[in-house]
Amino acid sequence: MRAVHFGAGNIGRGFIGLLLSRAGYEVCFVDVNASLVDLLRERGQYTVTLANAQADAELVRNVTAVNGTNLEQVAEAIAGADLVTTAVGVSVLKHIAPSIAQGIRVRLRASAAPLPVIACENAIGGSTQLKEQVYAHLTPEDRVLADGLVAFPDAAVDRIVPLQHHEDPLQVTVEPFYEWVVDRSAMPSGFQEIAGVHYVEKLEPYIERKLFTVNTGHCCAAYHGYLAGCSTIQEAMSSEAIRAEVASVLQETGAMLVRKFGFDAKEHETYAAKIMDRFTNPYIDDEVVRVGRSPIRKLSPNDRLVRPALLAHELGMEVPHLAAGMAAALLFDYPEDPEAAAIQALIAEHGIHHAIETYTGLPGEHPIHQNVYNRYETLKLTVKR
Ligand SMILES: NC(=O)C1=CN([C@@H]2O[C@H](COP(=O)(O)OP(=O)(O)OC[C@H]3O[C@@H](n4cnc5c(N)ncnc54)[C@H](O)[C@@H]3O)[C@@H](O)[C@H]2O)C=CC1
Ligand SMILES: O=P(O)(O)OC[C@H]1O[C@](O)(CO)[C@@H](O)[C@@H]1O
Repeated sequence: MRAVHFGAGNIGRGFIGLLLSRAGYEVCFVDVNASLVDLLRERGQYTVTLANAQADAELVRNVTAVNGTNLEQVAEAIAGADLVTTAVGVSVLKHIAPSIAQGIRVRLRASAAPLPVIACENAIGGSTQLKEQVYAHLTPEDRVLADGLVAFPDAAVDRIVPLQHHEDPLQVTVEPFYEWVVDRSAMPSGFQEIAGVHYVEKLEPYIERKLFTVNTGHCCAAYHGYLAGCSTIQEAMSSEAIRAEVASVLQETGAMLVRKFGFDAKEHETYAAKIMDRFTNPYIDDEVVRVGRSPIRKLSPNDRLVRPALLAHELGMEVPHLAAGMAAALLFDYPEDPEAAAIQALIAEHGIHHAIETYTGLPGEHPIHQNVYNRYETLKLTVKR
């Protein structure tokens, strides 16, 4: 079995590539980082180390790579694949869509076998978004053919993989926990299930629970940690005030999730507590600027801060801590992150109300907008850098 995986980065190598290889796939990574591609081709294997006391290691074999700029080779790989996956970042999906479309065009004429394409990104409906972008590059005739053969099941992926600092550029250290959930209802019939993947009939509760607990809590720890002068999530979580703030955020999203999906409140509490422990894993040094990266994406209406706040608001719940998380994101003045720099430039030019409205979509008269503004003004006075 052959899989083509876009993005040989932290999640690509440390999670998706590892699971696919374990499940018996030959994994062909597609990446635009030429040195990474050359090394993967040359060695055909790499090591994944667990962030635990024993530093358990596993050799991932049977891998190769092609450069994403070589459209012909990418198309050829897709034409012969049983599965396509991605972990490039949701904003990069539009850049890989043309080559996936070209691969699908070749494949539609070469094989009648069904092809699942699964985006493993931190987003609601990642594969659905990818499908729209890929279909924009197909003719109406090819779209009809693709409707019959190519499926885009949405997925939720959960494993913390920090930035890597190893002598060996292919080695990747990952937290022990992982969960890959895929919408079975969108998988092509007869597809052989991938070992290690949890298939569900309805993905929404899983993706929202994961995004609004792991990712909401994590980015709040990152933004508050950054403002307090911390460099890692572990350092931020060792501050009682930040830990309490993150726990309060998770109480707000948890109350909403329990109401919306009917989760058992006690079980959800256990789920959230486990996530708090994952944030404090002492064998990981996870930089706050990685976890807080791309604040415009994270502040967008369908992402981890605004969406759970709006869902809670619709249910009549107050969200002061989510509002504080949004305010902290707006204060994430990290010049090396282009989105953070753009936020600061917009605030400087047009003011904070304009920025809240632009990035969160919350109009000035919305109570959450007012709450974010109030928190922003208070938090601004506490910034330690
Ligand atoms: N790191 C983590 O703990 C987790 C990350 N994710 C999600 O996984 C995705 C990837 O994240 P990371 O692995 O952390 O990022 P990363 O930056 O380590 O990896 C992304 C890879 O994509 C490659 N890439 C960029 N543009 C490309 C293109 N046009 N064609 C092919 N490859 C391209 C990059 O060269 C890089 O190797 C993101 O959506 C992220 O939200 C999800 C769960 C956990
Ligand atoms: O990858 P993103 O969406 O920028 O956000 C980083 C998040 O992804 C994770 O790496 C894993 O879900 C978390 O560590 C963090 O919450």
